[in-house]
Amino acid sequence: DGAARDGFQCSRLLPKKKQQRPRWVLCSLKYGCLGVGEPGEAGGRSAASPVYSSLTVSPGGDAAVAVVSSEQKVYDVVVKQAALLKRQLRPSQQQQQAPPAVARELDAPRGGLGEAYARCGEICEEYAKTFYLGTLLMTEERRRAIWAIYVWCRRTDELVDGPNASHITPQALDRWERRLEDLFAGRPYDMLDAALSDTITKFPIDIQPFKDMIDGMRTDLKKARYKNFDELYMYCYYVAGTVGLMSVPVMGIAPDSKATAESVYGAALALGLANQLTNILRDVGEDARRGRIYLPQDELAEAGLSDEDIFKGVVTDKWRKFMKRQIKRARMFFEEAERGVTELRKESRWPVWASLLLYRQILDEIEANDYNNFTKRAYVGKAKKVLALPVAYGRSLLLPYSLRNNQT
Ligand SMILES: CC(C)=CCC/C(C)=C/CC/C(C)=C/CC/C(C)=C/[C@@H]1[C@@H](COP(=O)(O)OP(=O)(O)O)[C@]1(C)CC/C=C(\C)CC/C=C(\C)CCC=C(C)C
Repeated sequence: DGAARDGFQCSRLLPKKKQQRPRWVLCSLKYGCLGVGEPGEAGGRSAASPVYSSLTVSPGGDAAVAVVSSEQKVYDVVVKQAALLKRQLRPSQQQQQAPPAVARELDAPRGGLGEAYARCGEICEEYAKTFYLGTLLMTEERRRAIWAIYVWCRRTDELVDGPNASHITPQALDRWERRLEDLFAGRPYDMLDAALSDTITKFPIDIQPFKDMIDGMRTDLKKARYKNFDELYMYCYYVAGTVGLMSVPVMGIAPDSKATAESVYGAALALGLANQLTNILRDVGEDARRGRIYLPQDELAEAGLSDEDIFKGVVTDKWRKFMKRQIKRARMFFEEAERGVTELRKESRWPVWASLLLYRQILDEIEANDYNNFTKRAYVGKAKKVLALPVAYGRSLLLPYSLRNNQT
């Protein structure tokens, strides 16, 4: 298999020796086109002017059209995912009459699927301790499924970000995609794939977000600049919004929730976007040292900044102002996500709250570092991390937002 030849085994991850239209669409349109100012500010929100009418007065007419199509593309995926969840069906092309041969073998009492999932759990624990801790609250089936998804995402990310990244070609990603299709058809290539192959027989998970993540990695191979927020939005959807969409069918919507599936998926998408935007803001210096700038070029230019300024990495007032705007936008996506978290099943909320609170604190740390994300890595200390866990737990006990004050 070409995947193995290309180093897809991701040796760091394989068995260790030891080691109406929903609100969210309008909302992100608003982030994209209108800037993130307060009502009344230039480029800010105006309670009196709906987003669509604002689109028509947006200075870059073309950009506005582009934003609509980007959002539309993502929105279509969200609607499809939501419909699948509502029907609690697997997509027909994924339905299998009998468990796949490899899965049957793996289901053997010793070794088998149990071991495959356990390996996924170990990897999740090693790379994402907080997520892992949070997943321990979930039912066993859900927890194992999240681990399997995590591992597939991590391996995909490693292709372009890991030690063998410089050898990865578009053809290699094509082979990784064929392998994905195989595992969705019940023909997993290795034990980690087998765990995911089993997971998709248990939850109404669609292949689209997985394919989209691979597409995002393709973009990452050839693109080192993002013209505007629309392009960056699309990239963030591919690499992180997709994770939210993959996770919802496993986490499940609370049985008593009155929210629409679309709105919950919208929130999951928003959390992925918020996390990725935060990740980008934290890693500006590190990315620049690799020749990459994941910041909207038009907004940099508006702030009087150039690529050279990013490479020089000097914190100036212009930079602070630019960063404030970016941080504000990321926080708006977190806010958008918050209400959706309350609509998840009770036992799934804690890890999501934990990840939301912890990741959002990175933004506070960037501010505390006086916006020096060139040479200082914003880091949430252990004490703050530990403190976030009971706070997250407390929030996970709250009533779904849709049940409060008859909100839907
Ligand atoms: C419990 C929980 C949060 C489950 C999700 C677990 C999961 C499947 C994670 C996969 C993460 C992953 C490896 C993605 C690959 C692409 C990538 C690297 C994205 C970046 C993540 C952080 O990466 P990294 O490990 O490099 O970060 P550090 O350097 O260690 O800080 C991302 C920033 C994206 C992560 C995106 C999510 C976790 C999506 C969150 C959304 C949900 C779980 C949906 C929740 C549902 C509602 C309704 C809000």
